[in-house]
Amino acid sequence: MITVFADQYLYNIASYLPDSVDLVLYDPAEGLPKGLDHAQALLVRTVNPITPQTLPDIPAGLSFIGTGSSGTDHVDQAYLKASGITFADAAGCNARSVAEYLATSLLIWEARAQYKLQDLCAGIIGVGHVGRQVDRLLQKMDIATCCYDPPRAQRDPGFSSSTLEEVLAADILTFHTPLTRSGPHPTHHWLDAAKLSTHQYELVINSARGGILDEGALCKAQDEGTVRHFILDVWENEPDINLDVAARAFLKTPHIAGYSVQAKQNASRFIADALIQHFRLPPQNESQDTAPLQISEPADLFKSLPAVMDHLHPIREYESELKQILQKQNPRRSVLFNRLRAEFPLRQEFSHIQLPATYFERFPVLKKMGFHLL
Ligand SMILES: O=C(O)[C@H](O)[C@H](O)COP(=O)(O)O
Repeated sequence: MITVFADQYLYNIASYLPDSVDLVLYDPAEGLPKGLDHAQALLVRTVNPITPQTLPDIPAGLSFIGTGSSGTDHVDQAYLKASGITFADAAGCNARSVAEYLATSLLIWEARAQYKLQDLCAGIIGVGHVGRQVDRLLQKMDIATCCYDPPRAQRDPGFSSSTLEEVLAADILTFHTPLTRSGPHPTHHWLDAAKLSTHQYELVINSARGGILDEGALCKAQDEGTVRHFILDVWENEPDINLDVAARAFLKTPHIAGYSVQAKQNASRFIADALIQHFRLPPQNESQDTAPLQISEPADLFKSLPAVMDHLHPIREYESELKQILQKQNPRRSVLFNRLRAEFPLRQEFSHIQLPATYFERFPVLKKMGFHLL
C-alpha cells in the first residue's frame, strides 16, 4: 500500500484516488506535513513551497510530488529532478475559471468607471491555457484583443504573436504568464516603470502571479496618470500583501480568479491521474459531475448586466471579506488571507449555471458567455 500525504483543501482528493491508497490529509497552514518518512507521494497547493529550504531532506521512499495548481513557481523543479522525484502539475485546470473572473471584473469596472468595453482593446500577455480562454471569452463579448506571447510563437507555428509595441498600445493589459525569474523570457517585473511610461492605460489586471508586475511602479504610474485603474487578484509577497497597493486597487480579491468547483475538480483529477500512472495503480473512473446551479430570481430584479454578474460571480463578496481582513491590524492577516482562499464556498462556472429565458432576452450576451437555459 502506498501512503499519500495531501493538502486537506485539495478538492475531494480522496474520491480521485484508489481505495488502496493510504491517504493522510494535512493542514497547509502548518507548513509541509511531518511524517513524510512514511510517504511515497505528496500532493500540495501553492501555499506550501517545495524548495531545498522547505524540504531539505527528501525521504528515501518519496518518489512523487504533485501540485493541484496551474502555476508552479512555488516548486523548485530542478531540485526535485536532481532528487529523483517525479513531479506533476495541473496545468490548464482553471483556465476557464480565470477567463470568467476576467469577464466579470471587466463588466463591473465598465459600469462603475463608466467605460464602454467595446471601444477598448485588451492586451493579453501570455496566451497559453488561460490566455487562450480569456481571448475567446472577450471576443464573444465583442471586446477587441491583442495577444502577446513570443515564447508560444516560437514553439507553435499556428500562433502569431503581436509585437511588444502593439500590446503596449492596448487600453487594458491582462496577464496570463507563469512567474519566471530566469530563462530567455523572464516575467518577474515584466510590467515595470519603463513599460508603464509608454502609454496611458485605462486598466491593468493581474490574475496570474504577484511579481509579474512591479507593484511600486504600478502605484507610481497611477500617481503620474499613466495608469487609471488596476484590479489585482494576485500580489507580491502573498499572503502578506501590501496594504497601500490593496487600498488603491479598483477591485481586489484574494487569489481566487481560478477558484471554481470545476477548476478544483480538474486540479484534483489531473494530479491524482498522474499519481495513479506513476505508481501503476488501477484507474479511478468515478464521475464527479455536480448538479447545475439553477437561478430562480426573475431577470427584472437586475438593472444591468453587471448587476446580474455580481449575483452570479462572487468577486465582490470575496472583496468585502478581504477588506475586512486587511482592516485588521493584526499579525494574523496572512493566515486569514489563506483561510479565506481555502474555505470560502466555491462558485460554479458559467456552463454550470442555468438561467430563465428572460435573462437571455434582456442580456443576449449571456448566451455567448456560456450560461445555459433553465
Ligand atoms: O496556479 C493556479 O492554479 C492558481 O493560481 C490557483 O488558484 C492556485 O490555487 P491554490 O493552489 O493556491 O489553491
